[in-house]
Amino acid sequence: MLQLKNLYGGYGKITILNGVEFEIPKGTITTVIGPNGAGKSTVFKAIFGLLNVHSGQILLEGRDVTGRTPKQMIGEGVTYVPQGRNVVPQLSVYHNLELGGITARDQSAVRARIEKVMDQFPMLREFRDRKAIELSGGQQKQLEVARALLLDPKLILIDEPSIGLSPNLVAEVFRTLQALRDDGVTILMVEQNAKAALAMSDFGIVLELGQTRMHDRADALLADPRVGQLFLGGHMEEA
Ligand SMILES: Nc1ncnc2c1ncn2[C@@H]1O[C@H](COP(=O)(O)OP(=O)(O)OP(=O)(O)O)[C@@H](O)[C@H]1O
Repeated sequence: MLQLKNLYGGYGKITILNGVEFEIPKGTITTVIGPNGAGKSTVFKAIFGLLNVHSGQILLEGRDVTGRTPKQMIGEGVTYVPQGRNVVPQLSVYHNLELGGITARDQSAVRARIEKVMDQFPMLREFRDRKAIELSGGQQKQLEVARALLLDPKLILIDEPSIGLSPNLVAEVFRTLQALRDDGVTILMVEQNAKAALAMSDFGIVLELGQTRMHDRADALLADPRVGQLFLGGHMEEA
């Protein structure tokens, strides 16, 4: 689905990505882990066209999409759920969903799609007229994921969905992502909550200093002592 080839990029003159390389297959969940400042969020911004790529390539289903704008990436079937709370707190759940489809030309198709995502997330139908701020943290994250589905993406980039959530809400959000994967959507996720995230993923990538240090099946990474070291805040070289 997605391939990064020797990707370099950063902010202004500062280079953060130093040759990132990985491939993720269709219909799978891949989690990117790594220490603070490793460049995890920066990789996502690069893929979604929010960052200047200095060199290297981003291929989506084999097509070169390097340097596309976010709008073009949405057109390519990619959506991005950034870190933090991104719902509009004072608007209703339904209105927040409508915002997810605001760029679509065919608004009747958007309304049909809202009905479909409310079937996928019955909680959203139940609370459709409530203000988003009145939902729990996990429910708000589900609303963000549902909103990201309104343009029928093939690939979702989701940055730290578990941040600030209690363990049971994290489990709920992860189950939502697994259900989407089972429907054929490809998910690339960044997580600080590395153990729980790898446990629900198919593949894992360890990023350090803007480079891919490891890339394997998630269960193999979970069993790797070097990854255990990383969870404790060490560097891969020391492990
Ligand atoms: N807008 C920006 N302008 C300049 N430098 C930035 C910007 N955003 C991030 N950086 C720098 O890029 C580096 C990588 O940041 P990034 O957010 O990608 O790391 P991360 O691996 O996602 O970290 P964390 O786990 O702490 O979220 C850091 O050194 C950070 O200070």
